[in-house]
Amino acid sequence: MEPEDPRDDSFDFLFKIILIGDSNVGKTSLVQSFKSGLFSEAQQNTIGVDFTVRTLRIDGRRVKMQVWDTAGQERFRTITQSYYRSAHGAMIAYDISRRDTFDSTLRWLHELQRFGAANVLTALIGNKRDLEAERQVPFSDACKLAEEQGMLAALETSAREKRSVEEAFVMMARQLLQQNGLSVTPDADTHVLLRTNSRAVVSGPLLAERQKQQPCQC
Ligand SMILES: Nc1nc2c(ncn2[C@@H]2O[C@H](COP(=O)(O)OP(=O)(O)OP(=O)(O)O)[C@@H](O)[C@H]2O)c(=O)[nH]1
Repeated sequence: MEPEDPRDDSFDFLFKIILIGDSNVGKTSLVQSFKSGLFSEAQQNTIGVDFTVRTLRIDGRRVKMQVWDTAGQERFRTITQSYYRSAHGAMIAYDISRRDTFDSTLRWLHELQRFGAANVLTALIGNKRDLEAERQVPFSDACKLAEEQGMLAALETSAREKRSVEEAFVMMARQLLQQNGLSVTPDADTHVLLRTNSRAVVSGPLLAERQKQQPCQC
């Protein structure tokens, strides 16, 4: 991936990505990490929906990522659902140290299928990977679910340690570019994904090529 110019507001592609999942799994923290690299231990709960933008440069194309961070709390459900329709991609997040948040992901996916576009791209994100000692969700469970549900990938992140956050968004952007008929060259940064706790489960040409180079560790 090439460096981005923060002063440049023009873009070639605009992708809308929505983050959904239970409250306190770290959705806002992931977005903040992606946007500014910052992390707060005392992150406030999201009220309704927040909106962030960052433009990536991928293979010379300016890809504007419009990220919608939704509230996980039940009382905001009606508001957040109204944002599903326009999303090109969705990250369904859970906390690897809280099994109940993983168990909810299927319900989030069903909601997305009900209110979102038919071809919305989905990825399963297990956040708080730094809490390994408190892990309640084996990565293999996430791989299985992602595979069964036809998601792009299952991957584990840590917003606190800035691990795999950038890669998660870049992976979505690259796949969306591919879905728009654009060829995307393999990216050295994104290869890291398949060496850490991440697994591509869709067999696009690029992903198949990557899997040959970096076998899945599930
Ligand atoms: N250890 C650890 N804590 C994290 C991580 N990401 C977020 N947190 C913490 O988890 C708590 C909840 O984070 P948020 O980002 O507000 O969670 P959310 O999913 O946006 O919550 P809602 O806005 O209520 O939907 C905060 O105290 C964060 O500091 C992480 O990667 N590791």
